[in-house]
Amino acid sequence: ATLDHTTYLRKCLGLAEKSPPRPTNFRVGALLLSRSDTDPTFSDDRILSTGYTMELAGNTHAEQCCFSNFASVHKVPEEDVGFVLPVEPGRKLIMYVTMEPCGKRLSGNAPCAQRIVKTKEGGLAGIHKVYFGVKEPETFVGESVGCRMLSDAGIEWEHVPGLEREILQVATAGHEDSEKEVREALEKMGKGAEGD
Ligand SMILES: Nc1nc(=O)c(N)c(NC[C@H](O)[C@H](O)[C@H](O)COP(=O)(O)O)[nH]1
Ligand SMILES: [Zn+2]
Repeated sequence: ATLDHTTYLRKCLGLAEKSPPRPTNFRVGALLLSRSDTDPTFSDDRILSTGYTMELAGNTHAEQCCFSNFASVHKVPEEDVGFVLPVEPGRKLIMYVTMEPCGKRLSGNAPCAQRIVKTKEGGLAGIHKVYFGVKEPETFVGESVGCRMLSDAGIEWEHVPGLEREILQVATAGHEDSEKEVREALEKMGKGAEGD
């Protein structure tokens, strides 16, 4: 089977399905890997960590848990994850997340885009690029700013189309009117009822 961006986003969707449904956040799955610069088939990818919303204690996000899981294996606190991420010539750190990393959280906790940017602190290579399956709907924080925060820090990002409906259905499963929210988010993307 060929490995592509959608393969990895489906893996993240499987992670997101493990997240306990809540009305106050989205169920998201995240994956961190190291990829060779000269490997178009992704056959030499090394998966470094995964995470999903609320996997770890407290009000935790998928990307936060992904970093936290990697940090704990290397015996450092999550905020120091940048210092233990592998830096290897000819390889880049890539993240896949079902939803655009958040740029603002109603709880006030550090948003995921900020945590991703932080991996470049102190001149470290950090995360090179983030692939996600859907932009964050406006449900909680209105127009999403995660992507702009990544761009401002020189981190590339890319929306991989095709799984929007499934990702949104999983993300909003704990919400009051998930179907309505999914329909509205898809319409906003111009993927009306007929689009998939
Ligand atoms: N990228 C991302 N990964 C997640 O795991 C998750 N739950 C969100 N959700 C974004 C949404 O904007 C926030 O969940 C709300 O703003 C509420 O904020 P808290 O989650 O309580 O901090 N976004
Ligand atoms: Zn987040």
